[in-house]
Amino acid sequence: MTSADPAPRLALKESLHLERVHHDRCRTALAAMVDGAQEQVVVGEDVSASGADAEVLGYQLRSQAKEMRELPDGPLFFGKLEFDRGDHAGQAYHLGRLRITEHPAAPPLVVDWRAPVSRAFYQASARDPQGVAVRRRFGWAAGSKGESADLTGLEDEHLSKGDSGPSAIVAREIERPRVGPMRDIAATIQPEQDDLVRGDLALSVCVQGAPGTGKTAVGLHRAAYLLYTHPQRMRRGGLLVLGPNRTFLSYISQVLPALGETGVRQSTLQDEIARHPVTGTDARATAVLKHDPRMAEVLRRALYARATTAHVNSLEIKDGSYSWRVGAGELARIVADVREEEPPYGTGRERVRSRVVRCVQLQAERRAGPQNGAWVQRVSRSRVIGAFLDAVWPKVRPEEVVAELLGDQEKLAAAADGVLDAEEQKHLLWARPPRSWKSARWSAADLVLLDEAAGLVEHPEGYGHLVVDEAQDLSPMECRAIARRARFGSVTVLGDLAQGTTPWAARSWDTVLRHLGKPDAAVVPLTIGFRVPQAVVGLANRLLGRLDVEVPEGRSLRGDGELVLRPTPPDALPDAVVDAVRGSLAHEGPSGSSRPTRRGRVRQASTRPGSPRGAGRAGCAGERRTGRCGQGARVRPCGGRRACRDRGGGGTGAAPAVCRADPGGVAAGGGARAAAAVLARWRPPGGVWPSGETGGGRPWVCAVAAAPGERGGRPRSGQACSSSGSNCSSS
Ligand SMILES: Nc1ncnc2c1ncn2[C@@H]1O[C@H](COP(=O)(O)OP(=O)(O)OP(=O)(O)O)[C@@H](O)[C@H]1O
Repeated sequence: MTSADPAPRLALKESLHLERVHHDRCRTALAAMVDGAQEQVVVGEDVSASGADAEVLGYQLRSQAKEMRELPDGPLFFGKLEFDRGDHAGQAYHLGRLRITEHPAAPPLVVDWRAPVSRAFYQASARDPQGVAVRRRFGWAAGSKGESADLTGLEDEHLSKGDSGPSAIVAREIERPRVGPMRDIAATIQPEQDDLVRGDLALSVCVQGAPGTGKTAVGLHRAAYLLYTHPQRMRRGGLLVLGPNRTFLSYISQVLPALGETGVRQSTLQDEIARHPVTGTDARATAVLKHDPRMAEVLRRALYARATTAHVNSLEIKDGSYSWRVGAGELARIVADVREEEPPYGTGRERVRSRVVRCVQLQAERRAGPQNGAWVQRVSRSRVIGAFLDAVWPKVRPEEVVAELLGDQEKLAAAADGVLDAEEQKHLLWARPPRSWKSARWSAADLVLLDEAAGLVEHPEGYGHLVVDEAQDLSPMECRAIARRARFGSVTVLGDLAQGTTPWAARSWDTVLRHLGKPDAAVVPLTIGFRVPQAVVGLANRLLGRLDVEVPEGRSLRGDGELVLRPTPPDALPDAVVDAVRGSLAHEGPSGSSRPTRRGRVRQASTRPGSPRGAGRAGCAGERRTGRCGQGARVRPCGGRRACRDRGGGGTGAAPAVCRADPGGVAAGGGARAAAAVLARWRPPGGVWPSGETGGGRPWVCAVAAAPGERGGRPRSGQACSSSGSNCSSS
């Protein structure tokens, strides 16, 4: 709200003053809430209806007090709604990340952004004001040391008068250089994002989003929304956020706490299924096979081959002066029936036991009258029945099943008959089988098999809701591992089919959703990018044609950035990369490069005297953010594109990273897919992405650079800093 006319300026000054006063009042109220939460812990410790109650209450109060104490400093509200129609006519509400009140019964000074009334802030428009007369957004400047944030501006849209336009405050937030870990977007959630965030808990949804369209942000805000809206069910069922790797998790780790939600489990699938440390490796073809969904059937057969009626003899159970007999035919029928019912293997064993006991009980009751629970217990645990179960339905560990399959050609042949061909079976077999599963060296892919086997024996504990990020990279077997944990819950699946990097990357969401056990989940596109400049999105869109996936094109809200492609002969690739990195150092912001071949040569070239130096290790991320990890550090490939997702990069003076687009991770279609994925990852300010071969086999290097602009100012236009060529023409 700026104007040369003194009257509006005075009105603005007055409004700012009143809002600052309100903010001070909120601060005081929040301080009292923090003290109150702490006090409740003390009082709660004296409340002792029962030991267990006191413990639960104590835990809840302590957690609440801790959450309150740890709330990040910052503006306490970011928006305001004044209603002139509908249920809230005549009311005004400030909106923030946390509900603030001076007294539990008093109207709140700030309403939580997740409350139903807040929805209009994100959804109302001049065409559909939803009862809102004025939507106000606040602009804040970070407070200097020890001081709280300063209110510097406000922006009003008079929706009921048809006045609604692009918001400068929102635009500034979107174009802000990304520095440090990911931040929440509660103040600027867009309507299509809000629809996803506030989706029904019972509904699973799959978000197909172009690069930087806020998929991760949406997933995390949805998690926060569900925790707020269904606290009991979420506490009972649990909520799990799954990310692709720990670097990524640390990048997103601040978002939920900033929204007042601590204690949410954020993990990787690898960590969730890690029954053993990974000490073995697989050849690529073997790993691919182990991630193939046919392995589920092979494992199922291998496990159930143990449940057999081949050697069933009749049973005789002594019971005091009585002796009960169950015939072989009856026993075989029981085992066959239970097998047909397909319960988890462990449950199946108990089901067989209880049906045999039931047979005995019927006989006993015919002869000796009703039998009590103690009698049933005693017969159930009798040695004879135990020995029978060990013969027809033996206890088994998942490790035994997998080790037997990978170590015993005959057993594998029996289980894989008609499912895997002879060549595939050969790929699976261990070259030197261990003496026992206890000394097996498990590979990462073996852990997926172990989890499948464990899930066949016993269903794992599930979650009420799972947020699954980068889902396009999941294999069918990994999807099954997630499905087992989401049997009674819902999922939010986030990804981009055009950004797949694993050999088993998905090409259709239908397949992923089927393996996740949620075939009916809606697939919703997000196409407006907030991070990747339009120049890069444009190139990624052009590369889409080379991928065998159907996804909508993206478009970016960021106009900064520039892209230049220059031909580079294969031999000159390492030097071109070095030049690109060198060029990028002339600009502010982090850089990255990607090339699928000859890592050693590039490393050599990049680290020789006089070459630009930098760091791409995840461990260096913090330094890069603060710009301390600049010239002088080594250029270090960081082993895997996804591990390179240092999305926090972007401050001034940061150094380049050399990241590798793993050629092994590129499925058919090759370089184009990798290039699209890598480019899609690119985030301003500044970047260099030389890459390898296109699908057509011609080498090329492409480079992009964008300058971050002054802090808080308009982004400067970017500069190209390297060469590229091939079938990608200059944009
Ligand atoms: N509504 C929004 N307002 C402001 N910033 C936003 C908004 N939505 C997303 N962003 C920002 O855009 C950037 C990209 O978001 P995010 O990482 O969630 O996208 P993504 O689609 O998951 O990216 P990728 O394609 O790399 O997986 C982040 O810095 C995020 O904070």
